[in-house]
Amino acid sequence: MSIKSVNPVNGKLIKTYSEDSEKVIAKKIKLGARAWEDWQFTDFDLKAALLNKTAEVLRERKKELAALMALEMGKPLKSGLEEVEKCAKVCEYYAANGEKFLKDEPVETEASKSYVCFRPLGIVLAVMPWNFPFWQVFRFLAPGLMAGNCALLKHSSNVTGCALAIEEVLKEAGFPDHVFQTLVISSKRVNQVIENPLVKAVTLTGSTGAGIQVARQAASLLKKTVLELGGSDPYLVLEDADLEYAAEICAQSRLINNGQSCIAAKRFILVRSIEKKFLKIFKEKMSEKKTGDPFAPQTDLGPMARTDLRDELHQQVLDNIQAGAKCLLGGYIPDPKGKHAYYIPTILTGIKKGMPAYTEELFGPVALVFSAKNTADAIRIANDSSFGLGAAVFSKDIASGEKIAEGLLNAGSCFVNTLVKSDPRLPFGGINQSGYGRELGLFGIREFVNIKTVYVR
Ligand SMILES: O=CCCCC(=O)O
Repeated sequence: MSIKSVNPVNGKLIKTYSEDSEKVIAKKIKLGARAWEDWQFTDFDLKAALLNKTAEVLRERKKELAALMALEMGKPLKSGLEEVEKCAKVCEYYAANGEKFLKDEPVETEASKSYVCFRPLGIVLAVMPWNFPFWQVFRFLAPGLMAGNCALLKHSSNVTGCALAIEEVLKEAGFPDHVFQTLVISSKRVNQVIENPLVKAVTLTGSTGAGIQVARQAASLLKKTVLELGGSDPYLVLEDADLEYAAEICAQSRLINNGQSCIAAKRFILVRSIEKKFLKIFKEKMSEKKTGDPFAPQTDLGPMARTDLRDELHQQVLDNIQAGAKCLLGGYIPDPKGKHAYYIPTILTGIKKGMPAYTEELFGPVALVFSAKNTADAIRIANDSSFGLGAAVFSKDIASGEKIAEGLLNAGSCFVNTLVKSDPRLPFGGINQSGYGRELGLFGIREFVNIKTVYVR
């Protein structure tokens, strides 16, 4: 079997990779387990130095890595450069804080000494998506390695070049052989990796369907999982919001990575009294972004990552129009006979219960607009979802915005007057169909460790 990497700008084949055989997979797992025998005892200073060196290598190679993303999944160069920088930052963050986060915690008991320590688990399999080909990996990898785990990466097939580049970066930074390895395999072979007894845990970022499949198998083997899945983040624009600002942030968030982000704003819940005014500005902001060649410096939006994903999105748009939604902007494929994966930023208004978009995630540059009678109704609509990744509320009354974010919105990350974003210092993850477990911050590094009690009589 071979794995193909295809340029979404023109449909041209970039490279074909041959898939790792069963034997190669088993060998890589064995080598990872062998590497872990030493890696688990490697002291924090050395691990930190290696992560700091990784940050250096990432920065040195950032242009080449951003170009690889542009080629394989259409991310504009300037966004790719930002992504590589964020990876460097997360490496530095855990280099600086990992030891402190995993320091022994004494607990007073009747023992002469009792404490909690945090020991690594072994090999963790990371199943990662194509949308942030470097960041999604480093978000798990920096804390994972600092905690003393080894990692195997099963990346999305369309970004195999990026996956192999990550392996090279770590090698160049001086990580011991096999502490991190890329598996060149299709999704069908993931179960073979999970069932290997040397693989102790799995982290997956991807769709809810993929998460359920992996979690089901891992659970049957009692292996720990962290799942960062889909989302349909609501952005609530209340009566007293600064509309110009809110519209700017809403458009920015909807179009992050050409709309292909789990935490992009997807549902815009507008209090009726400001709806018309907000939509006028929002439409302008959504139209302003420049779509084009991902290699051109002025491009804000490249193509979507694959034509099948673009076609699926377009079908969702058509289905919702058919169900009664109004198309305020876009809603079509430019040059539909071409071999590209471009899609025009789109706004659908009048989304109501019963329409597909009321419940589905739209993973691309399509904004869904909901009308709410008042603040309470906006909160009700926001929470009427199976997802629970992020949410944002816009209001000039910051105290009330905070109250809504903290107590009333059901999601893993709730932001006031700004867009939902991940930050190495803050835990990141969802509830309900958006997954479980946390990445980043203190909570992230403690997911894949044995929280061990030591008791000395
Ligand atoms: O699809 C998920 C995107 C997450 C991006 C982030 O961690 O900022």
